[in-house]
Amino acid sequence: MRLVIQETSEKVGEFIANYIREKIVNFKPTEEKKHYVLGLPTGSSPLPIYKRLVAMHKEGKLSFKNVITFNMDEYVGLSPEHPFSYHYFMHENLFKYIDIERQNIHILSGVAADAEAECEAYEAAIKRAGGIDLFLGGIGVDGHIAFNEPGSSLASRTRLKTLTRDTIIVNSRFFESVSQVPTKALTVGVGTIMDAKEVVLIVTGHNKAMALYKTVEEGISHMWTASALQMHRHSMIVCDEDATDELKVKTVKYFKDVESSNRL
Ligand SMILES: N[C@@H]1[C@@H](O)[C@H](O)[C@@H](COP(=O)(O)O)O[C@@H]1O
Repeated sequence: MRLVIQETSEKVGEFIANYIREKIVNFKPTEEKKHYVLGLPTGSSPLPIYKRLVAMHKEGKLSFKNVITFNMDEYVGLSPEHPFSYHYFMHENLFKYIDIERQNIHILSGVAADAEAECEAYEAAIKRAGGIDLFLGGIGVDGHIAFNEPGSSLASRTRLKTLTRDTIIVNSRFFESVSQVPTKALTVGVGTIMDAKEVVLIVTGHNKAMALYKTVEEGISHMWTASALQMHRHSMIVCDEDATDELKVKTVKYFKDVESSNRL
């Protein structure tokens, strides 16, 4: 696992946006040949990244023409037009500003009549796209990745999940009241994320410090589902200084040393 520590959340955004741009540009995706397949999260953590990706696109430095995206999750019961749905979030913060083809955007439907069939079709669509090249993710304060709440199987696939009370309360900041937050979501599984060729996790802010500590320094546990990344062959966590508050000084020094020797 690579751990990159940046001073601020803005710098984390800059680092990851540059990283993604480089990946897409070097891949040279073409319509005939192959698309670059990105997994994407919602939440406040990816916002600085999306802002920069949009800016790069506006400056003509990045095209999404041959990029396919799969979002991590969606609330059950919210239609794509609902202002608190993840469909709406993605459209408002990224998709409406870039040149991605409508048919290349994939987001689970929170209003599917048959949730199980919706999840199975999502897994099949990922397979058809050739798998995910880079899955970008955020993390919950309880260490969840996508909506894989504590206790989720680390081998899980896309499915319906009941949200914990903690997640409902934390996510209520995007709604008008706690009672408006849906209690269920459709989410890719930990196994779905682990199948990606590469996983990049954004961890910013002091409120994520315990989750980062559990993910990096403690053992793999279904109670902190992001810790499964310890078993991934190509995972990178990019965090800010605030998020390192619970890490050992020795751990922080080590990963900083590794990064500075990488730059030599
Ligand atoms: N399902 C999402 C996760 O994918 C996200 O990582 C997490 C953290 O969100 P934020 O970045 O706003 O802290 O929130 C939600 O629960």
